Amino acid sequence: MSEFGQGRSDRPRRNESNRGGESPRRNDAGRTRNRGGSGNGARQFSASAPSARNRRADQARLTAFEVLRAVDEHDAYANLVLPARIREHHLDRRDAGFATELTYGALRGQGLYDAILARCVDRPLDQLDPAVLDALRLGAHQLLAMRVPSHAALDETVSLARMVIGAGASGLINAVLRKVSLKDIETWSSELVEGIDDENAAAALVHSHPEWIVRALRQALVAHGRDASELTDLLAADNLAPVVNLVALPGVGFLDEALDQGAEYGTLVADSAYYQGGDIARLASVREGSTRVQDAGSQLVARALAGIALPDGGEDSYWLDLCAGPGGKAALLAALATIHGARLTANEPAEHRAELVSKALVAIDPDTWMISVRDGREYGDEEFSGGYDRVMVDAPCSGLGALRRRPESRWRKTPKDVAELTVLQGQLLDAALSAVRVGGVVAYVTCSPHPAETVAVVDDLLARNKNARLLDTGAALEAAALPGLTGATRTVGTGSTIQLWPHIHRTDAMFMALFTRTA
Ligand SMILES: C[S@@+](CC[C@H](N)C(=O)[O-])C[C@H]1O[C@@H](n2cnc3c(N)ncnc32)[C@H](O)[C@@H]1O
Repeated sequence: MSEFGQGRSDRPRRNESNRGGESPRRNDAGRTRNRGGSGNGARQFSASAPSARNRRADQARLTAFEVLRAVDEHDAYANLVLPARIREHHLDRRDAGFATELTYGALRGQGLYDAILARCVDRPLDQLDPAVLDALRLGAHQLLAMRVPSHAALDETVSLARMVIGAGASGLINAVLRKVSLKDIETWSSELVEGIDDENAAAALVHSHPEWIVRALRQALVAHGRDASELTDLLAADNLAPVVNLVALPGVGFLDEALDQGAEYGTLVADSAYYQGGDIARLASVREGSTRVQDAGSQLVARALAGIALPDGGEDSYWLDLCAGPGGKAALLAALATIHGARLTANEPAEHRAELVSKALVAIDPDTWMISVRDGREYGDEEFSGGYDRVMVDAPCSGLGALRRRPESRWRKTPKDVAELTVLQGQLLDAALSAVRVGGVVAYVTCSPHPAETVAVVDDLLARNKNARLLDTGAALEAAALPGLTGATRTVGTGSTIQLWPHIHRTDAMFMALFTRTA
């Protein structure tokens, strides 16, 4: 399999299904080659005419197709649309897994698949009906990166296209996918990069990322003290499905049910587990909100803020989450605040997201938290000055550290988004430094490693605000983590910042810098 599948995740899968019934063939490197049944490299397809084949489109493939269309036509988020479509089509666990792998893989791999398709179609891809292009991407992903026999990938995609697009389209799709199927993904990749001298451009093509993101990630590795040679691993990690991480809210939830259902204890952070058992809503503890889905990196940064000793050891009663929606970190912070005897204000300016925060906090004693709905920059006003002991600024950011989680997002973002966000990030950080009391702590967090959103924001703050002092964030993170966490800390003066990485820590690429206010 290529890196675009769900199958090669950061944890081994228990029951890898081989939809289509054949055993996958592996090359020396353990990669699956999708060569049909002949063994001589030639591909085999159904002998029957397309019209004689199954007219009922496979429900899992139909589900994936509908999600790709929603992403294209309505700017939908695949991770929100897919579960709804899976329910509508009543897919069982196996089919749901197949639909998920197909949808996410086709979206992540879109850059590479489009480059391959462009060599197999006799006109520019933007002149194709967008629905045809989506069907081709689904076919390409099955042929090149999934453990689906070639004839099944081809026949089923053509049959789907005939049903949802029309007979004319299915003929074209049949012809194009036959050409795609003549080479494996490694051969296609090496042919595509022939003659491309620019390393970033070649990596962008092979690992299916926009080139500007590849450049930004390369710079990010160096800016956070790592080696640029890790870029390939980082890009590959972006193309793998993350394992579901769970957190049992401290003092509220327990992992027992998840562990009974086959989850395994998390290795990075306490009260966490890795769950590969499919539909998470099957767990009552998740439905009632005492156990939640949350990336281990997010858990770690929340725990590091909650756990660090306040520099002056003074009062520790009022905590503020300045950018709380949809409430993942707020839920963990509120649970930890309750244990500390503190209260959390969870602020979110978007009404509908503030409602999500309320729902996220439902399992926690309502006397220990409150919701605020305002622009976080208002916390810089005099009336809030010095009112909080700990403040979380989980800033709106480009999300370049969570690309594996949001498969379509890499194709939607632009460098301009980053430039606009950095202004807001600095303003929110200023407001937080004003809202925290002297001797309190502010956490600046992003789910992006982009230097402009991370180290540059920190440097700018330290340059313009003489009352801000960077703390030893690395030590706080290590204290919050289970033993063994390494490779995240970068020293800056007398303090440090941390950067987690998907290819090293198997988390989202979370950045954190902890500050105190000195005057
Ligand atoms: C990265 S998300 C926060 C994620 C959240 N902490 C969690 O763990 O679930 C950033 C949030 O900041 C909010 N936001 C955007 N502009 C803001 C502003 N001016 N003030 C405060 N929050 C803002 C966004 O609506 C979004 O919900």
